[in-house]
Amino acid sequence: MVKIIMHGCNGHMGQVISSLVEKDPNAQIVAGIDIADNGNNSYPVFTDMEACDTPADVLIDFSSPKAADQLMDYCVRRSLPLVLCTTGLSEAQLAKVEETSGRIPVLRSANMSLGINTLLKLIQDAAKILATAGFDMEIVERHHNLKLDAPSGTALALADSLNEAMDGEYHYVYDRSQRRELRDPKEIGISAVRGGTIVGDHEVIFAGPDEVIEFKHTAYSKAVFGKGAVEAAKFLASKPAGKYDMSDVIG
Ligand SMILES: NC(=O)C1=CN([C@@H]2O[C@H](COP(=O)(O)OP(=O)(O)OC[C@H]3O[C@@H](n4cnc5c(N)ncnc54)[C@H](OP(=O)(O)O)[C@@H]3O)[C@@H](O)[C@H]2O)C=CC1
Ligand SMILES: O=C(O)C1=N[C@H](C(=O)O)C[C@H](O)C1
Repeated sequence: MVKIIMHGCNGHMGQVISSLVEKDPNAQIVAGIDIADNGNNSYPVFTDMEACDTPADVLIDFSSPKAADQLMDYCVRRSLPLVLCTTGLSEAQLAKVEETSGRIPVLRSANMSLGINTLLKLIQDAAKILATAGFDMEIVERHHNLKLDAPSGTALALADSLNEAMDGEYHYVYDRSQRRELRDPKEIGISAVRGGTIVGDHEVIFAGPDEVIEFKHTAYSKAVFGKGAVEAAKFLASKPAGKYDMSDVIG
């Protein structure tokens, strides 16, 4: 039985994970941490992270970048493996993730779904053939109107995957509104759409002369992220310090 602390327990993803774990005989949420205790959870909720000393095997985080620094220090202090799912971290915070993973196991992934983690691999083969042949690469993401960060963490991960396949030769362009110049062949354009209740769509577009290839992932429910996060927590609970991602879980 894996004992989980849920950080951001009152949020959309915190609630998805609470429902999934309730039906899982091999996992249990032993405590939650959030800004407020709305009294809706079946486990104790701490509004002060430092006050939460409940014994646990792993912490899952779906909250806010504002909490990330304190959260990493807390997990190190408690030697608690960390499944870090919050997106929109700063460069300094990403550097802190590296440093933290030298001391405890940290699994960071901008997208916990099987589909996106498969796509991250597939597009590398496509890029090697198509970008080498001169195709332009663009990413379009669409999310609900409550999303705070843009572009999505997944869009950035997809761009990083393309760029890695192309030996890091590309740079990212997020906004062309002030530009009056031709598209640089070595750019990856990333565009964000926000509206309604869209769970999360990502398109990777390879546009060449007279032909276009598109890869598209659509999440129809936040459960795809929740399931991946619970699997990641079970995986990470017994691992040594180090940096992990969903490819370690999915294989
Ligand atoms: N890796 C992945 O697969 C996925 C990642 N995400 C990411 O996870 C994060 C959360 O998403 P989601 O659940 O939809 O967001 P929500 O806003 O619904 O939930 C976030 C929760 O964290 C709380 N919170 C905010 N700031 C703090 C803080 N400083 N300390 C503790 N708790 C805090 C919020 O409280 P309050 O409402 O009072 O602000 C809220 O209860 C986002 O960064 C999102 O991009 C989302 C889906 C999938
Ligand atoms: O905020 C969300 O909702 C999501 N965020 C993640 C991201 O920024 O990529 C993953 C998913 O697309 C949903």
